[in-house]
Amino acid sequence: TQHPSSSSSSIISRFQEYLRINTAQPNPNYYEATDFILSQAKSLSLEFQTIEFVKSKPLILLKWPGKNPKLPSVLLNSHTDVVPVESQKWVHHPFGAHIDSDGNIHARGTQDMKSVGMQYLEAIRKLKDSGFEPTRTIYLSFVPDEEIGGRDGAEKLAESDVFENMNVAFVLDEGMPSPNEKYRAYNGERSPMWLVIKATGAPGHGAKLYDNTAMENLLKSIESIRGFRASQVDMLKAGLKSEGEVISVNLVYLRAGTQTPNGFVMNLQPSEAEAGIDIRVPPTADQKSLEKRIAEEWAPASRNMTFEFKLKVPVVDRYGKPALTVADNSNPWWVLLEKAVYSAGGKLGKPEVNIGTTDARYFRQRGLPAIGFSPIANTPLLLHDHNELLNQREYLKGVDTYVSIIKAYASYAEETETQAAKDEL
Ligand code: MET
Ligand SMILES: [Zn+2]
Ligand SMILES: [Zn+2]
Repeated sequence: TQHPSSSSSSIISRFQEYLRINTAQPNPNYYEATDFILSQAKSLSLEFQTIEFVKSKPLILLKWPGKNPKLPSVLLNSHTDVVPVESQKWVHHPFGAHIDSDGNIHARGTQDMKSVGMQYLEAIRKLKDSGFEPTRTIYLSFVPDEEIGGRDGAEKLAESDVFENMNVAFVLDEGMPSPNEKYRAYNGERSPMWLVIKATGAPGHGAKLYDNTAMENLLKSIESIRGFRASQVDMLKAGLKSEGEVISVNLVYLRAGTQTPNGFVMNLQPSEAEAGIDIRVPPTADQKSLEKRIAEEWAPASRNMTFEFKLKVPVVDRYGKPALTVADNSNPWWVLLEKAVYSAGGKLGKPEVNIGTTDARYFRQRGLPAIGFSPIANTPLLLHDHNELLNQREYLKGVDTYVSIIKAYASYAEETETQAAKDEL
């Protein structure tokens, strides 16, 4: 038997192997992914366990024990699922991991986020090869279901006794690719509020003009919502705020009408009409006042409207503070990250608020510091898009960036302030 090597070609082959496992929602092949990750863990002599907080949704937890087990640990998180694909719209098969003549690896998950999960492991392989031994324990979690909300994955882990016993001081999770040479890092993210508003009204003849129809009631809301959306777009376009600092409001579906096997009825005004809206709220936004606006302007009972949230994540953590990780010189984890990226020859941008949502929120909710970071620079943003890709050189550079980061984190021997604050509670 051959010892798995850290040659560039082996590193790329292992990445391709992970990419070829179809873990697309809504039917991710979690067990195949689990077998693969466990085989990697065994070849690295890491401690491992698989936990099914929810049946058929395995979560893999790996441990690289530190020499000083009393020191709080660092958790490197990644999710194993990916978003669905429209195969026929891809140039190369989305689960083929084809490498083109420019060295671009084509597959769903190359950016979001099988790259990151594998790069953690490859970095550990390189560190082990070099004889490095961690002072502080490093955990790796490979979690299911991030793309559908993470309730059966990262949230279960964050709330578990297993997690409590891991004594985690800091979490690293996914970020976003950067189109330029500077990596991006996220110290917070916008909270999703997935809103469904429903209008009812008097049905009637399609030729009759009368008040209080379901359609009119819903359209008045939509006018109001679009006005609010425009105010946010204006701030963005004027350069007053960044994308992570405004509230995004996007209509994602509309449903109304009376359907028959022959199509919609054309001369009947429906008694019900409904809209779905994806809202994302920055950590410092006034979520209460937005909820008030929804109840009073977007779905007022006085206009025969009701509303419900399919998902509503609070912008504050369990202590009532905005769920933002301090990302300046007062947070040693941030300082270590900056230094490690630079010493690996990379550049790091200013901390930002992620416009999307990641599992990091479940750890920030607990009051833990968490940074979103994917070592992907000089790459077009193709996450959730057709033809998602990552260049193999960029991927290999990312592995070396994690070598630097993990080495710094695993060597860091101070008790952190966060830990001290936690002990006081
Ligand atoms: N990461 C995905 C998104 O930002 C799913 C998160 S679940 C709210 O849309
Ligand atoms: Zn992701
Ligand atoms: Zn995603």
